[in-house]
Amino acid sequence: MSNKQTHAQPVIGIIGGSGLYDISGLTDQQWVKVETPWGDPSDELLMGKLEGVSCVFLPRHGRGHVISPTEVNYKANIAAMKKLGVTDIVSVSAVGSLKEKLAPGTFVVVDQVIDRTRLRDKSFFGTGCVAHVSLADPFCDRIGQILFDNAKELGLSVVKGGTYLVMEGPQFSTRAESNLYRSWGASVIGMTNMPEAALAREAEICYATVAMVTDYDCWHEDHDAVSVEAVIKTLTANASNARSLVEKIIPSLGKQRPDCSAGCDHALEYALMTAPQKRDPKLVEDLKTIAGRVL
Ligand SMILES: CSC[C@H]1O[C@H](OP(=O)(O)O)[C@H](O)[C@@H]1O
Ligand SMILES: Nc1ncnc2[nH]cnc12
Repeated sequence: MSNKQTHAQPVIGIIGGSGLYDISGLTDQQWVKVETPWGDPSDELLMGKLEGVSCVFLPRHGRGHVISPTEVNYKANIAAMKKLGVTDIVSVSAVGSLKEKLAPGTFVVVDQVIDRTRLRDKSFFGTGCVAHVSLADPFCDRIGQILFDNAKELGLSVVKGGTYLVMEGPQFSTRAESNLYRSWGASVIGMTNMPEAALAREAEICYATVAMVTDYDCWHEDHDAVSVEAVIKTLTANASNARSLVEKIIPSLGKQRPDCSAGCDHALEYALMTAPQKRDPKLVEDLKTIAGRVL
């Protein structure tokens, strides 16, 4: 018997990146503290409703931008969203451009990732309960299409598709690295979308990113190398566009739907490897938070 679920009423999660530390327009607003088996999320989560759709907002770096990309507790963030019933996550991220045509101010609905991080805990699973989910398509194309369509309707400069190179940071890239990533065909560069996208997949939450280009990193001969000052300047100029897009897509995403056509919400269907009698009971207990459906 299939144990697929349907999401009678989606709950929309928004993970706000640099420059997006809250969202407006929510009714019944409440910041709530959520505990998870993996520790504390970046901040309290803002719960509320927009046009009747339940939403949950979390500032990735905490209000006031206190947590560095390496130290964000990605597992706790995703687990907290799952605990609050989130079915679909839209991640908003500031990125540098690795392509001439992706000028600052462009929104890119990315569809691939190259993960160059090396200091992060990448999976909820491990010894005692091993699982392997597919990351062939790390972003949910169903949400990606909705993001793209809504951004177009708002008249934003938006591109569908692109590879997000995730670097460890916190320092920006060297010129040699930037040119290397360009030679690999990467479109944009940032520090946060992995392991966030991978963990959302393990938690069977649909996840898509809209990346807001803030700079040309350091490869472009006609532009200064990226600095926080330049990033903030572009972020400030584009913040209202990002907010409008987030507010516009929530009602579209909140419509009732069957299982995700991209398959993200049943990613664990055939992923578990460890024999039931060999599983670590403590780990299994913790995993119930994100994988209760299959455990
Ligand atoms: C302030 S520039 C560097 C910072 O901005 C991006 O964060 P986020 O993806 O949360 O918007 C980038 O990944 C770095 O963490
Ligand atoms: N050039 C860049 N490199 C890494 N992360 C960024 N976030 C915004 N711009 C960036």
